[in-house]
Amino acid sequence: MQHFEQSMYKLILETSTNLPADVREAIQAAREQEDEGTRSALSLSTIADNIHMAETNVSPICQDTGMPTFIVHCPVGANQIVMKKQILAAVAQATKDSKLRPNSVDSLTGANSGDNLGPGTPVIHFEQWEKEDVEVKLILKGGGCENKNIQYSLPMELEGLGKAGRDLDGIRKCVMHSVYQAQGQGCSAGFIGVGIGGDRTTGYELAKHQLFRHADDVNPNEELRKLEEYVMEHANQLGIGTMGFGGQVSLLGCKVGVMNRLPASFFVSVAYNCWAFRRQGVLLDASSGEIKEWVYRTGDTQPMTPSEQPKAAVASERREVVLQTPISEEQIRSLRVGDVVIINGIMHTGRDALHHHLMNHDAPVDLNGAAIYHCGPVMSKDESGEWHVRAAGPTTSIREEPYQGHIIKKFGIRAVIGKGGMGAKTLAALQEHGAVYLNAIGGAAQYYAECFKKVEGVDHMEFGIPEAMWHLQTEGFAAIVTMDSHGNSLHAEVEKDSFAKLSQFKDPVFV
Ligand SMILES: O=C(O)C[C@H](O)C(=O)O
Ligand code: SF4
Repeated sequence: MQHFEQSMYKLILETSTNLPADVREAIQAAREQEDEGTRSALSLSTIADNIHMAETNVSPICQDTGMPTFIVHCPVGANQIVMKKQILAAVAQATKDSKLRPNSVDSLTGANSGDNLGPGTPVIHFEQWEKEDVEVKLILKGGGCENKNIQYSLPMELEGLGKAGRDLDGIRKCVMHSVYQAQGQGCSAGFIGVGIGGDRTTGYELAKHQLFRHADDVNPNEELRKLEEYVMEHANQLGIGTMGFGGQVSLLGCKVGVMNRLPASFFVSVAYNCWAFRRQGVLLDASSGEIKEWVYRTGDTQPMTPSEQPKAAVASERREVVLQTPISEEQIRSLRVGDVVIINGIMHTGRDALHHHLMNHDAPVDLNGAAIYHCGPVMSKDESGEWHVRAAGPTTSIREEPYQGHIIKKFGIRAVIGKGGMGAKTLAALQEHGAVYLNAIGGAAQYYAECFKKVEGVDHMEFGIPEAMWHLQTEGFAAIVTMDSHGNSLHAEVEKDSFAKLSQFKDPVFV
């Protein structure tokens, strides 16, 4: 197995930077379904460009490279202790090479281990099988979509859908609800894996395992096949769309598995994966550890077609406003939901640790008129000590809801950039203090990284690379106004609208 560690490195690299063909096909099909010129169509074009850029740059598709989860099948006699050590070494090396973001954080102190190793990370499952080869599958599932996983315990009452019983129709309701509750926050359109039965732990495990199925396979269980087809058709009528912007496609794939349960329990567990559905696998020669074949068709067999129209042309159908930081209140008040904003000048990153910190401390730089970007980038330092942005898409903004309004007021921030939208408290603060919320396209980490021309500095490195406050010289950063300073929120609208649509699926289907 002298090549095993190197093969694991190749697997990590491929998974993080090159989306497999079946996922690309699903995204391509969504592009064809969305109406031209809409916010969702525009976002899907950026997503397609980003997939292409990640492949070309050999850099992470999304900056959140997730919880590396390895599933290893090996023949009797294979040395699992050595394999584990080499997987850990490959993970640490890939992190050092900026192919994975340092994502392993001490839950109590918040300290980042820096190399993706630590108690519980990465996740490695071993299982023996009767074949002679070794198979290793890897999924890199990010935190934002992980937060949208959900587990139902039947029977129960579901908002909008009424009573969900312990039968196929009750399961149907849970699955429909799971797509609704994710809204755009898990970077829709997503893929869902559903696990029926088990206990709380194995139910989620089964759900996650469904994500390893090929996007185009057919469920051998007739009832589950019908359920999968039903969900694919009807969840796409919820109108959530790409990033929750409203649109025809909210779900790219649905795979359902079943296992036995305890008489007292009936769990339906749903694993929600964003469009940046990074999973790959390799079949290895058990004596050399060399890669014999890839488990999923690789991305290069399905090139992403570039955006048909230059983005500016699409954007010109809606109002496009160029803003230079620091931004004035007058400029902000002129913006409305739906406008496309292009930001130039200095932008500051800030996410969970920084927002928490700023509640009771001063900011290290003047934030008057500033744009703050909810982003935890992948960074690298060159030999001369200069930092470079390697991947930098937005993170889910709603986590900053408890702090954002106060921070806007305290520091005079004018633009908050993130994804998935924010709540009523922030909306009120935008109106009162003259600020705006801009939705960037989640997962488009290469696309945005190109907008950051220079790293001017960094504060709060003690929070770790993703949570530090990076000061970035920015050019041409495009985002959409989804919450303005006049009390309008596209997110509130889409949520209300999709709730009304969800309620239409109340009547029994599988009886
Ligand atoms: O952690 C991140 O950078 C993003 C996260 O995956 C999210 O979707 O919020
Ligand atoms: S930012 Fe979006 S695309 Fe990236 S891991 Fe989070 S949910 Fe997935």
